[in-house]
Amino acid sequence: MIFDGATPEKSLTGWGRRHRFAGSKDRAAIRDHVFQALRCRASYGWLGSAETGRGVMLGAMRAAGQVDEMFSGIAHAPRVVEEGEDARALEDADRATKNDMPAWLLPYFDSALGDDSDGVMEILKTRAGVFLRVNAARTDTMEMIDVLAQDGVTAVPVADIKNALQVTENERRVAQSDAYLAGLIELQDASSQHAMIGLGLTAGQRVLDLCAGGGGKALAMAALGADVTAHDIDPRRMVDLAPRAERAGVVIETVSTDQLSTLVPFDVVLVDAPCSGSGTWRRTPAAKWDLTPERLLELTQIQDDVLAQAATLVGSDGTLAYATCSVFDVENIDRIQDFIKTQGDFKMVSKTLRRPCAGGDGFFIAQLCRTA
Ligand SMILES: C[S@@+](CC[C@H](N)C(=O)[O-])C[C@H]1O[C@@H](n2cnc3c(N)ncnc32)[C@H](O)[C@@H]1O
Repeated sequence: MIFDGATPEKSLTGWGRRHRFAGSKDRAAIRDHVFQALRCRASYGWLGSAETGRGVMLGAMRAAGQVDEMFSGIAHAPRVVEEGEDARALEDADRATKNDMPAWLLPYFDSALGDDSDGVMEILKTRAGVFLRVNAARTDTMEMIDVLAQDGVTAVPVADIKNALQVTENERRVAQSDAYLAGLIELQDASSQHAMIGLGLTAGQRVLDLCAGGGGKALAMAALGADVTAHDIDPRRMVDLAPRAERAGVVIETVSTDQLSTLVPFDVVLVDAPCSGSGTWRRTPAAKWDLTPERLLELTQIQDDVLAQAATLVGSDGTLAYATCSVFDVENIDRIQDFIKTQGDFKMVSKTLRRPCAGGDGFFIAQLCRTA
């Protein structure tokens, strides 16, 4: 089903409903298998002789050295390996298959990451870490480690990011923990937290989060003391923002597109642009197989449009920050260069690309100001 285009989340929820005997631990284990199979769909398919559900799972078991044990044909186990399903070595596969990436995307990784390209794609085959942002206005990061431990969650500080914790045990318990329900922590990737701190916001600065979505960045900026206004072209995406802000003890006004012109100028406008999400494909592995050249082009056009809109909303001494969770130049530096060429009166003052790694997702952010 998923290989035919059904979304993994919906398919897994549907499976859980149809198989009530499966408890929460079984469902979580199945989810992990499905997501790992999606991350490694091509290489597992190669190892299992076919890019089908059976072939990919056979390849997964071959990679884990558990074929005889799992493909035993006994009771509910899959039937034994048949003719035509012989093992083959991954060394004999092409580069795209080895890297579990659609072949057309390889040049995008190569041009952005050079010699690190294969290493980054290798990382995208693994599970991402879980990170928390501690609400520093209401609690202390070290104290939060003890509070989470009482709910069975183990977390450790993140070296270069103030108020960030990485969950090292029982991440599934976070969303039910007292600390989470009381708004003392938020789930937020380390790279996003790093980028928001890097904006250097000062208390009371008027900030517009132009593409606010669920409000992760808006909440982080409000926690840093900024006076945040949130907007999204699709207001339904912001429905969780008010309860999340209330839980965190901050005020974030959400506004419609029509209201924006009455609120200008802002000191800072953040464009957290819709993108391919290539830096986060560990978390959403189906997305790398679903992306098409046409959709990537469409995204770059949306990115140009949002940047142009943002330029009309930022004050003359203000900062325009452009961010994506993609590593591709075509969604990052190329967009900034085209914007500067078209607008004429902006210059880039900084840019940072964090690559997907053990310490967080891939994330790009550039800050611009006006030249005159
Ligand atoms: C990357 S997501 C935002 C994630 C969010 N900032 C967060 O931290 O959770 C991009 C958002 O941009 C919104 N969007 C797309 N086109 C837009 C436009 N032209 N103007 C404003 N928002 C737009 C989408 O609806 C989506 O919610």
